[in-house]
Amino acid sequence: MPHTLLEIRGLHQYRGFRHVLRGLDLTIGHAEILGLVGRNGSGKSTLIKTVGGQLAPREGTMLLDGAPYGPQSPAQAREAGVSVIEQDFAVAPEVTVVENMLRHTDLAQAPRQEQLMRGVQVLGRTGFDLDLERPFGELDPAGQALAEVLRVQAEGARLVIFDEVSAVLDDLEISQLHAAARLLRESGCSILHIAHRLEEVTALSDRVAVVRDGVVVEVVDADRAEADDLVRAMLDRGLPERHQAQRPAGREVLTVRGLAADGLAEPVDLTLHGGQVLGVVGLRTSGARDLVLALARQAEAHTDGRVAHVAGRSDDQLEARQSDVLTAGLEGLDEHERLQAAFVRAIEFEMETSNLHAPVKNLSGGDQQKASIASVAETTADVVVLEHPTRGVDVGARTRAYDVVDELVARGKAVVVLTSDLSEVLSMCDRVAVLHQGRVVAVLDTADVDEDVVMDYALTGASAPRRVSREGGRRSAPRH
Ligand SMILES: Nc1ncnc2c1ncn2[C@@H]1O[C@H](COP(=O)(O)OP(=O)(O)OP(=O)(O)O)[C@@H](O)[C@H]1O
Repeated sequence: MPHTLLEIRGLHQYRGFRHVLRGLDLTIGHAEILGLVGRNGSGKSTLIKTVGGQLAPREGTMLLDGAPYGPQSPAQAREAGVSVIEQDFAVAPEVTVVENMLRHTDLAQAPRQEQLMRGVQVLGRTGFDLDLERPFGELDPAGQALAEVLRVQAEGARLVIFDEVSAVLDDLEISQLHAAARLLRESGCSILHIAHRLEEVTALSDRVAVVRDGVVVEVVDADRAEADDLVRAMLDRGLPERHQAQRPAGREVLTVRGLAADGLAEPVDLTLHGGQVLGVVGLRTSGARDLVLALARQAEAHTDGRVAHVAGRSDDQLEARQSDVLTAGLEGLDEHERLQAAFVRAIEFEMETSNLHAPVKNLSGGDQQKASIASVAETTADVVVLEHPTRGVDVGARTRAYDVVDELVARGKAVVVLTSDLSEVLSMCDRVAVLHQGRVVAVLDTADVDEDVVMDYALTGASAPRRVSREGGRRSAPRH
């Protein structure tokens, strides 16, 4: 490992009464990208908040370049050279790229021309294709991530923390983020990269650290890291093998002809069958999400509103009690029975169970997402539409999310899943509709294709010629 930049020894941290970090040790080298993985609730965000100055360290030592480090605020952390790029970025939409870049520097209040001059300098070092005067809200998430990389550069960061930044990006956008991260590393900056998709973490990182129950249990070189070993270290067990039977198409639950929507270049014909899962994939500008929203609206109109649509965590859900969300759809329960049922569900999903009366927002990010998946498990709807159901969910609980989908289709429901995770499409869906530039360019049986074929359609609108194995198609490796 290169010369140490940050050294953490015996770090303890609490959230409320909860003892989350329990003597955590970690070192990050100069110009090193360190991946950090761990199951939901293992303490990753708590660690980031402590290193980034949002939570004052309770016990333990941190040294930055050999000097004692214990920031009492994010501003103090930045002053010492530690900047955080937050999940979902937390930047007001009207703020321009250059204003965002300089918002924590002494040019924050400077005249526009002065800001632009500095902005051009920083931008010039990166070669990013970004308009400095564009409002943040008009950028796609990859552009927003790059704008945030410019900000940490302008702040002169020595250590940048990526807090699940890649979670909202599609595969093409992730490659842009990785290029930006490598550029930061070349300029001497270190990165702590937190993410759940193990192949993405190992592709970018030099080493990968695994957190379990508030301590680092393993650190491995990324090029020697095996997904199965990382999973075992994270969960303290392996993953069950998942065998997906080909599900026969059930009754036609919804047939749409000439479905139009903003974002779709031509009308779409599609049939949703009960007992099957349809995946919808495509790059951000492909119209994939527009199609899914239009399908949800059509389903609403044609099934007497019997549609369950889960689109991430809503504000209402975040404020609701965990026990109510976990038992949504279960009727006729008294208070005690509801709590019991919620407890069982939380255990099934390997969620935190210490205070089911508390609002969902008190859970870790991944546990919040699990709660929203759990909220449709008992739905009486005919059509279930899930947008990015496993975003931020750890590999162990993902299996449970797939089980929920299996149970829904076993009950005859038609499930539509929008996801940017191609291997998940293959392991979860029976058919996949691939969109490219506003058109459905293919509807494929997932049994006949592999990730490369789906990616070809998504990127180019067509499938590149390739050799097909005798068995008639190759499925990708099991999903981690
Ligand atoms: N505001 C809060 N109040 C009470 N407990 C909290 C709060 N935030 C987090 N916790 C608890 O602290 C523990 C660690 O949470 P943390 O957010 O650090 O996990 P994580 O590893 O980042 O999870 P994820 O992968 O889901 O983001 C969890 O058990 C969580 O329920």
